This record gives sequence, C-alpha cells and structure tokens, in this order.
Amino acid sequence: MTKTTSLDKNKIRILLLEGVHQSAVEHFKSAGYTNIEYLTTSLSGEALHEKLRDAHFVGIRSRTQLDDAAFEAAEKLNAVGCFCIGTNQVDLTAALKRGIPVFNAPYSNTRSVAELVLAEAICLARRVAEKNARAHRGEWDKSAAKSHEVRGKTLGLVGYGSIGSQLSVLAEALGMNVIYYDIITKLDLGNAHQVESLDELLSKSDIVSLHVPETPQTQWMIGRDELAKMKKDAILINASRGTVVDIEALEEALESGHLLGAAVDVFPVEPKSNKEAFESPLRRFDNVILTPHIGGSTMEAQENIGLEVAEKLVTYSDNGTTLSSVNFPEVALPAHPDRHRLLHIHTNVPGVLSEINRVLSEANINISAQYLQTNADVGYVVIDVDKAYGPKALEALRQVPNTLRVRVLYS
Ligand SMILES: NC(=O)c1ccc[n+]([C@@H]2O[C@H](COP(=O)([O-])OP(=O)(O)OC[C@H]3O[C@@H](n4cnc5c(N)ncnc54)[C@H](O)[C@@H]3O)[C@@H](O)[C@H]2O)c1
Ligand SMILES: O=C(O)[C@H](O)COP(=O)(O)O
Repeated sequence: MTKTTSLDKNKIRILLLEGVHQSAVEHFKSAGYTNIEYLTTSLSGEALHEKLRDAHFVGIRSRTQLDDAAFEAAEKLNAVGCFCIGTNQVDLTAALKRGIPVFNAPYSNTRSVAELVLAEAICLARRVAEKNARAHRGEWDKSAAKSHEVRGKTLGLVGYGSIGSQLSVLAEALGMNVIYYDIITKLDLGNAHQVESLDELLSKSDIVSLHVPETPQTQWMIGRDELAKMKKDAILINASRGTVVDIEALEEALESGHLLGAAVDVFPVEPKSNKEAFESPLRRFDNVILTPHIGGSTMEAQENIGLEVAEKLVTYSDNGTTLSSVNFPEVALPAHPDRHRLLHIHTNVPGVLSEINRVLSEANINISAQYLQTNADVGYVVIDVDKAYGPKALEALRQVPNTLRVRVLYS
C-alpha cells in the first residue's frame, strides 16, 4: 500500500521507549517536535502494537523487539531510532520493505563498554568478585592463590570492531598482550595482532572477551567445545549479546573449575524492566560478575546517544537525509530553501526512475534537484520542486507503480 505523509511538526508523533536519555527529548523539542510520548519500559505484543499504530517515529533500546508484526501494526511509521549500538532487536528487512530507515548510535557507548570490560578483567584476575562476596558474608580470605596482575597476560578479543579495538588500546596501555579473531582482516592497533582462527585465540588467551554482534554465525559461538579449548584458569567476559554464549556450557565450565571466573553483562533472556526478577543459573557462582546489561549505561554514553539518534531522526524528518542508516540507501542532502522536497521510496525494480520522471514531466512539473540512491531491494529518490508544485507532484508520484511510500517536506 502506498503511504503518504505530510504533516505539521506538532502532529508528528514520537514514541520513545526504554527510558532513552532526556537529551533526546530536548533535541526533538528544540527542533519543534513536541508530540512526544515517553515511556521508561520496553513494550511487547499488543501493548507495543497499540502504541505503534499512531507513531511516526519510534525510539527504542536493546530490549524492544520490532518484528514484522510490529511493523505491520505501525502504519504511519517513518523511521526507527535504536538508541544503542545493536540493531539485532529490529527486523531490518521488514522495515526496509516498508520503506522505513533504521538509525542507531554506532560509537557513543564504545568507550563505556571497553572500560567496564577492562575493570572486570582486572577484578576477575585478582579474584575480587569471590573475595568481595566472601567478605560480605563475614569471611576473611587473605591469600595470593590464583591472583594475578593483568600485565603480561594475553587478552583475546573475539570481534575487533569499535569496542574490541578500543579495548585493545586500553589493555596494551596496561602492559597486556592483545590478540584478536575477526571474520574481516583488520588493521592491528599498537602491537595487537589478528589470529587465524577462534580455536587459536581460545587456546592462547588468559582472558577472552567477546565483542561480536548477534548474527546467525555468532549464535552460541561459545559452547562446550570452545570453553574446553580455553586455558585452564582462563577468564571469559561477555558484554556482546546473550545468545553468543551457551550459558549451560558456561555453568559446567565454572562448576568443574576449568575457568577461573567470568563476567556476563548480557543474557539469552533479560528482564523487560527493572521490576522483573533476574533469573540465571550463574547467580550461584561467587567468581562470576553479573551485571544487568549495563555495558553502555553511563551518563556520558546515554546523553551522547540520546542526542546522536534524535539528531538523525530529526534530520531525516526535516530534510530526508538517511546518512548512516543501517538498512536503507544512504543519501546526504543539502537544505531545500524555497523548495518543496518529495521523498519517494520504492521497490528497486527496473523502470521506476524513468516512470517518476515521466509522470512529473506529464504534469508539467519542473525538477530543481534530484538525488537517487538504491540498495538491492529499495530505491530512494529525492526530488526538489518549486513550492507551487508540491501537492501536484505528490499526487503524481503516488501513482507510480512499485511505490512504497511518498512524503513531502515543506520548506
Ligand atoms: N553490553 C552492552 O551494553 C553493549 C553495548 C554496546 C554494544 N554491545 C554489543 O557489542 C557488539 C559489538 O559492538 P561494536 O561497536 O564493537 O560493533 P562493530 O560492528 O564495530 O564490531 C563487531 C566486529 O565483530 C566482527 N564479527 C562479526 N561477526 C563475527 C564472527 N562471526 N566472528 C568474528 N568476528 C565477527 C565484525 O567483523 C566486527 O569487526 C554490538 O553488536 C552489540 O551487540 C553491547
Ligand atoms: O547495543 C547496545 O548499545 C547495548 O547493548 C546497550 O543497549 P541498551 O541501550 O539497551 O543498554
């Protein structure tokens, strides 16, 4: 179905879930968007669909699942903002085929995750988690047994993207040796070096830290066999996604004493809000640091993310720019003073651009500027026309076969 959107800013409804930082709300308001619904929790099922029905823009974090059914319910949705790095919670194809770009904040919490992991690495190497738990129970466990400096130890990073590489630099500053495994050939930072296989990384590292996205390839990437390949008394840290590690296998490796300890920030199933109880078979281990998915939860990161993603949504809404969208053809657009701008999103099949130009020419509409970008599935054409032609051009574009969505942005 062809969708047309052309609204005053105060009628554009923005739904923000999961307590995104107030910097986002402030940015929307300063850009003239005042129709904002702000919720601190995530939503699912019918409650989510109900809220999405009227929303033009939605902002979420890692917990809200936007699947095909959610997009089907979101009839008016123009764009999604993930106020985080991960976008695995969004069905990006379902969004794309409806002409909906998805944005995220790819770097704003990188440093926060890297600092947390480094702190955990030191705490686990010194057995602080266990000693702290014991001290809380009134036990005095003063001993150097199995407590080590991290200096001179090998940190193995699985995934050498933004977080892995930032961690690499910080760890080297502490005198650690860094090796990493990645499916892409990467530029080594400092003295770090890439190894050929995951097995090689597991067998050589004193501390293994995971920094891969959730994909079919990374699902249950660390299971019984992989844990067995880790050195005796090694440490595992997972601040990536809960589906990367088989928790039962990790439980066994801890139970048997094969691992010295672990830190886990992300879980296959996580509570939807702070009011829900947290269940995990790892809760019984003193030598495991469990954190409630707080890798990116610092004031600094959240404020930056709020601003960054709100800016991307406002820019798309005001100007049509899709730069840095994770699923959509990327177009960087100049301002369009004294012109109406038409955004035409269509299924990428042959002939759509010529049909667009034909209908505009037949309607005697002069094009001031035109921009086009496509990916394999979707084409995005942006057309600036004289103000007098806005409504007429909109009507003409709606008739073009394979149109997914048309919007007009008034200047
Ligand atoms: N705990 C948290 O709060 C938190 C915060 C931010 C990010 N994260 C998670 O961390 C992940 C990594 O973040 P990033 O910013 O470093 O992402 P990134 O995209 O910059 O880096 C990911 C790296 O993993 C590599 N990779 C992908 N699949 C792989 C595989 N099968 N084997 C080996 N390497 C593989 C990629 O090539 C890339 O270099 C995010 O996708 C997100 O899920 C968690
Ligand atoms: O992908 C991310 O950036 C992290 O997992 C953080 O997610 P959050 O915003 O839900 O804390």
